[in-house]
Amino acid sequence: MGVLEIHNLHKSFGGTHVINDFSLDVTELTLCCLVGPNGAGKTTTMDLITGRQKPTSGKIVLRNDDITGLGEHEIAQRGIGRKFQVPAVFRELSVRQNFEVSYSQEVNPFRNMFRRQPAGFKSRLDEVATLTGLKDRLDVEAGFLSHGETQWLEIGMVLMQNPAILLLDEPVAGMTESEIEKTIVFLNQLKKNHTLIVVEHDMSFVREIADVVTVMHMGSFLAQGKLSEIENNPKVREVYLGEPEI
Ligand SMILES: Nc1ncnc2c1ncn2[C@@H]1O[C@H](COP(=O)(O)OP(=O)(O)OP(=O)(O)O)[C@@H](O)[C@H]1O
Repeated sequence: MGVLEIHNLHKSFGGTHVINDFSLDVTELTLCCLVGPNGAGKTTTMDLITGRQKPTSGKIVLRNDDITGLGEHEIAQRGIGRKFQVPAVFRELSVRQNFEVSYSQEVNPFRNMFRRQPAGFKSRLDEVATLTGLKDRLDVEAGFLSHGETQWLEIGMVLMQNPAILLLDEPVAGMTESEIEKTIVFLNQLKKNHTLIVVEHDMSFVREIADVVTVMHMGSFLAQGKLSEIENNPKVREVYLGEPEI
């Protein structure tokens, strides 16, 4: 039984079926990469898991808890955190203040700044700042961070809430080679304590991080396995036909 179970998920917009009977079991403390050609339905699946979109039918279960159709905020509170491709940090606040805002879930960052630090904040901050490699950058304004550091900050902000599952949309898009290398180390570290689902196109990155790869095609489940199995799967090769390699 997985920490997250998706059963026979369907989503249609108007008359168009975008997600078609998609099922998936995500095992605790694994990193699952969700791949597939453009338009396969990866982002929509992430939207359905996090409550950004409501499924037309099907069921989503988080640790025996049916979360199907709940609102985005409620699903986040139950332990599913998401980092989007475009960073959404408070650029005028320091790295530390950004972490603080996400820890307390106070929506007004300025109200937060004048309150006493919530219990447990310091140890969580220490843990997350070390994990994200931002320990020496805590007093820097977020607007001055590099692109890679900004992405790590945002992942760290989601981690401050200690989610059971962390969803990442193309986490290394736009990063330099050395930033990608650091992210590989960081994610491999992270999966010791967290379950992750990562939407990713870059197969060389997938190779370095994935425990399991799930391939979607036209809104449906196509294949699942280790990357080496996926790469040799004839059905997968067929949908990626025209691309030199997956
Ligand atoms: N709000 C919407 N209304 C209508 N169609 C939509 C909507 N959102 C997504 N789609 C369609 O659903 C299909 C799946 O889109 P989705 O963005 O989930 O794919 P994806 O696998 O994430 O693609 P990419 O890799 O290009 O980001 C596409 O054909 C897209 O045009």
